[in-house]
Amino acid sequence: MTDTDQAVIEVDGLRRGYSGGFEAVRGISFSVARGEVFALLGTNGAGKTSTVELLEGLAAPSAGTVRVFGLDPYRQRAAVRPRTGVMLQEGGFAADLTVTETVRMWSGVTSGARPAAEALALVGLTGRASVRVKQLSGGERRRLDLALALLGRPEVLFLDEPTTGMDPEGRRDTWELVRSLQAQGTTVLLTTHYLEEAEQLADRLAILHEGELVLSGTPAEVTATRPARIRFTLPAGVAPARLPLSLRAAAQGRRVEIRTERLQRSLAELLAWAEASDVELTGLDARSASLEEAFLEIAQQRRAGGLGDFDDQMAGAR
Ligand SMILES: Nc1ncnc2c1ncn2[C@@H]1O[C@H](COP(=O)(O)OP(=O)(O)OP(=O)(O)O)[C@@H](O)[C@H]1O
Repeated sequence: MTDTDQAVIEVDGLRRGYSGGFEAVRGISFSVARGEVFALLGTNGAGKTSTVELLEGLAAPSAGTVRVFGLDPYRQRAAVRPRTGVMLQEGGFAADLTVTETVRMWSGVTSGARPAAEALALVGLTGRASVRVKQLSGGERRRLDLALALLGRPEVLFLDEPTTGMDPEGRRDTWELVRSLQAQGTTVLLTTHYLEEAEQLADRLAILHEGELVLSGTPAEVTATRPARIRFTLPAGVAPARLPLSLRAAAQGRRVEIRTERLQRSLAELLAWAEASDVELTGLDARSASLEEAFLEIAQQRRAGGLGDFDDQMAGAR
């Protein structure tokens, strides 16, 4: 194993039950290599935060193991915590402190902290340094949360829904920041409800559903499990039945949609047929499945209890 392949986070058969008997995390396993950005996705209540809290050492698992840098983040918290940065879903700030005062307060308990001005510049809060926390917008609070998570120059960064409440510009800035941290060697584990965020940032991702890991892989591996789509409209007088047999698909009037596992081949066949038949395809649109389509399909099929084929397809990608 090279240094970059080294698993910095290792999760094996992890379970978390809450008092009252509810089990929020039901035996999940995954690992994150040094320098990787890994995204945990899932519907509300899927168990993302419950999992991240175990990785952060805020609670002990009820079964299974978590290792961060090869250490137990709960029992060996004093060794693990200084090397990690944590951005929780709800940062507990003192409302009357200014932004700079908040950062300085945290610097006092962070070893090797960056200067406050540097941390604020990283997250684009320099202009708000003397504003009181209670006057910040929701998105600005998230930026402040992120600044605090970055204070100790962490090797591993846990980001729980980092861009929730941010405007599109704030989100793009945060993505840029995550990319530049990664370029400097930081390992990032994030949860998000924004599939575009996972698509943009994650080297690999895992989808949780009701406490179980339904699938994991690179964004391309995950979307490759769903069929691509070709859409177009046939000219008046050309019936969909004239399409080559292999391309016949759902048609509504002259509007045709073909779903295919082999986009390049189907498209080539379609274009060759159109050329040979002198048919003009209007509104031609061909694209691979998006992560959003894959995700929604998983959530819906799981709810309907019919994910057998999908599980089979993904067995190799896990
Ligand atoms: N302290 C607790 N006691 C009992 N059940 C809890 C507790 N905390 C969370 N849960 C339950 O565990 C499940 C998983 O919650 P968790 O917050 O981990 O999900 P999540 O994937 O982060 O959801 P979201 O996307 O809504 O943030 C939910 O059903 C939740 O109600």
